Amino acid sequence: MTIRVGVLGAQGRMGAEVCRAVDAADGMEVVAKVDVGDPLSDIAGADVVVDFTHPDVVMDNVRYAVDNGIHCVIGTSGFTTDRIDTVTSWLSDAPKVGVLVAPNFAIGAVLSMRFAELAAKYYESVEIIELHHPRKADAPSGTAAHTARLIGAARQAAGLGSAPDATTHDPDGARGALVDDVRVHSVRLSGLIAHQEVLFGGEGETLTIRHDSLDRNSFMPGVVLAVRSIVSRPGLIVGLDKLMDL
Ligand SMILES: NC(=O)C1=CN([C@@H]2O[C@H](COP(=O)(O)OP(=O)(O)OC[C@H]3O[C@@H](n4cnc5c(N)ncnc54)[C@H](OP(=O)(O)O)[C@@H]3O)[C@@H](O)[C@H]2O)C=CC1
Ligand SMILES: O=C(O)C1=N[C@H](C(=O)O)C[C@H](O)C1
Repeated sequence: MTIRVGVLGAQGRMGAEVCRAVDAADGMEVVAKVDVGDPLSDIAGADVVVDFTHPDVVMDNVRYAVDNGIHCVIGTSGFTTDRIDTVTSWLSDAPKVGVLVAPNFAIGAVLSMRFAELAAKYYESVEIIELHHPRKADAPSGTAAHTARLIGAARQAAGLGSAPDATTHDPDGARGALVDDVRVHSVRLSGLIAHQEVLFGGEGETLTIRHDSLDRNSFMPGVVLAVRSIVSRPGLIVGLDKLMDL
């Protein structure tokens, strides 16, 4: 059976790439391309929607899809814990529907988040630097927020307190944002696509875990895997790692 895919944000940087990747993949085809101004009902004939739109609109899109029995693959950033809880509650009324939310679909990014989670309990200091193209709407990136959450949970489980930091005067916010007690610094620079460094520091050593997406095609194998998988995985999945043999 061919999986019918609706793409939300189809004219965007990611959406356009997704349309190409889905049409090139075996066993799936794009049946709807929806962008600003198009009615959401255009996705009515789809088995799966793939959403790469904007944090301000993605929840309405997911709601519509879940209410209409359409599985969702969500790449759009901005998925806080509250949003995850909200989607979970919607799914309790739609037990056959699957929703996958992935902060990052690039294989190396998924691996680097796992590596950071593993390393977290061994180092007293940790900071995240995420670097993106300047047309990105949100900061910090969804990937950085998710990485911070994983690190924060691992540090807490290991009984680690806050990282050492003598700063008492920072009127301009130079020390970055605190996400789950982890400092996150957001760089926006022409020429970049999507990059992240997680820096760990301990006694006489540092460890840097870096990932670079040099082209948006780096996200496509993950998106195609998610579309293929979600049709037989009801419920909510957070993170592409759950579909990989990690
Ligand atoms: N999980 C992952 O691996 C990745 C996630 N992302 C995330 O995906 C999202 C999109 O990124 P990107 O493609 O670079 O952004 P773009 O701005 O290039 O694309 C978003 C598209 O969605 C459109 N759009 C806005 N609102 C709606 C709506 N209500 N219905 C349908 N379409 C809409 C926009 O139109 P308009 O421009 O007119 O507003 C635009 O065409 C971001 O949140 C980004 O962080 C990006 C890369 C990888
Ligand atoms: O906007 C982007 O480009 C990206 N957004 C996602 C994020 O916020 O983490 C994933 C990737 O970093 C690219």
